[in-house]
Amino acid sequence: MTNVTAQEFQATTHVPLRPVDSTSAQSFPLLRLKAVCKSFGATKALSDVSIAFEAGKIHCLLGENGAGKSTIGKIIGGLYAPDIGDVLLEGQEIRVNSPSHARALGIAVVHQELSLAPDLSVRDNLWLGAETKWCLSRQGESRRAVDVLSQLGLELDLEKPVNTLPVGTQQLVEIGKALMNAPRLIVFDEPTAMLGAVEKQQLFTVLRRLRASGISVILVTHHIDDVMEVGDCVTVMRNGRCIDSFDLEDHLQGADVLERLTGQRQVFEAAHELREATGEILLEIETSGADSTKKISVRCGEIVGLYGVLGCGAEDIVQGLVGLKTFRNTRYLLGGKRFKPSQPVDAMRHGVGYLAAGRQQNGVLSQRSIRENLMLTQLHQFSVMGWLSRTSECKHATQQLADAAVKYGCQEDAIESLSGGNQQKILLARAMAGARDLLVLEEPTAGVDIGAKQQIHERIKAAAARGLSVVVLSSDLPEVIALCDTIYTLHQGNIVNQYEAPDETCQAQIVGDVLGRYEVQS
Ligand SMILES: Nc1ncnc2c1ncn2[C@@H]1O[C@H](COP(=O)(O)OP(=O)(O)OP(=O)(O)O)[C@@H](O)[C@H]1O
Repeated sequence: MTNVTAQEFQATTHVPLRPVDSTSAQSFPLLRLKAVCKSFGATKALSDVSIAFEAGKIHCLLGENGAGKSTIGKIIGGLYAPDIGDVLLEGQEIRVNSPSHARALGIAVVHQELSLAPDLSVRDNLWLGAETKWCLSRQGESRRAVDVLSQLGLELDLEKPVNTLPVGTQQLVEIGKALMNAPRLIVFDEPTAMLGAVEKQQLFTVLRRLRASGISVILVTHHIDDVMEVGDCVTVMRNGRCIDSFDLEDHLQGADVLERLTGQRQVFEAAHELREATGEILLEIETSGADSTKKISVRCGEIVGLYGVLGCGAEDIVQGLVGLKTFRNTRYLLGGKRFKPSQPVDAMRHGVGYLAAGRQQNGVLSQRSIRENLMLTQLHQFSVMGWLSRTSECKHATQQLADAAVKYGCQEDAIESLSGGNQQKILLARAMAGARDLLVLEEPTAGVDIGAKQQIHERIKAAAARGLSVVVLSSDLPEVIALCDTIYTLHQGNIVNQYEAPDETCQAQIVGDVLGRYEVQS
């Protein structure tokens, strides 16, 4: 991606950007929340929250799942109105009535859940909500769309429907949508949750460029590395309250920030335990390339990671394995027998549990309850002569929700009433419950907080210790290293290397592999 100066960036946007040192920006923060409260029924999502967001700063919001971070983004973005308290834009009290009102005020929000229209093209998605009163030619529309995509380091076919793109690319298109209206403030709600290392760096370059142009960025994230890399200041939230707010001075380390977040010196995940996977081979995946055939083997009790950048082919391998697609050049053997599921339910019947990336599009049934979402794939277990035993179903649901440490009020509440991280825990619990022999996980900890992430890793490791085979596809390299017994790296559809019992010392070579700077291991 080329480096673009603040002036060049400004030139690509329709509205002139406010310079960082304008008089009004000096006397007032760009946006201020003053004593804001917001409740949903009995749940107090925000209690007396006051925060100032300065122009030209990247302000990170940290906090555990359900702390209230997204609710702040939704109030700023006009989706919710505060019950009590004020929102001030450059010192003027405002009521943001709707997302379009927010856009008119120069506020954009990139929500955790993608808001793309799946069947529309990349260009139409970018322009959806960014329409101008001026008549723009198709060419003009395309030029602007290409400009915005190039700011994200993307070169895409504008006519392609977005549902044909990998989820990570869709997330970048979603960010492109926010840039279309040349906003003064952008809220990014966990934008890196599904981005690989390379795409993440592209995003950080964009964030730095936005900051240099005087734009305020609010970054909601669970990744301390993200905070340390691009953040200027941090607000820590807990149970709907701001408990700390501070500048990220140079001397602060990630561990110091974690300590202020959790209230204790964080114990980093235990070093990878060297476990020799000695079980029988359960799954074999053979991919034939132009001049060779490569094989991935997964033993009983082994956790195998597939790692690469977007479009590396790992997603295709997984989709073939769970019956979402068929590929001529990939063959699967499960328990020694040819395995070619025609659809996910077929894979499920063979004991394959699957967690898909893209919680909103591929995971939750948003209009259904917590119980229904969790038990969706398990109902056959509670059916007696065609009748469903609701008592038994509820009992199991209670147990599984407790095991997954989900924070919820009542099983019959809509899943949408839960925070993103808690929804993710439910989807993971559902996949684990359906996995008799094999568990296939895409982005297992997207959006979950630091403590919960560690718990999820422990649960996956415990399931493997009981003999379950696990295939993990994650864009979070430290996660793949911490979790997996074996990692296969992929580049442009080819399996490049295999790492047994990987540790941090492999990191540089793994990154080299996935960027195409690899030497095949002997
Ligand atoms: N529409 C809603 N209806 C009912 N409760 C809600 C709704 N939206 C949020 N909540 C509740 O408000 C609280 C704060 O949720 P919020 O989504 O802001 O948390 P968060 O800090 O963003 O969490 P996460 O990191 O998991 O995304 C949670 O208890 C959540 O269940």
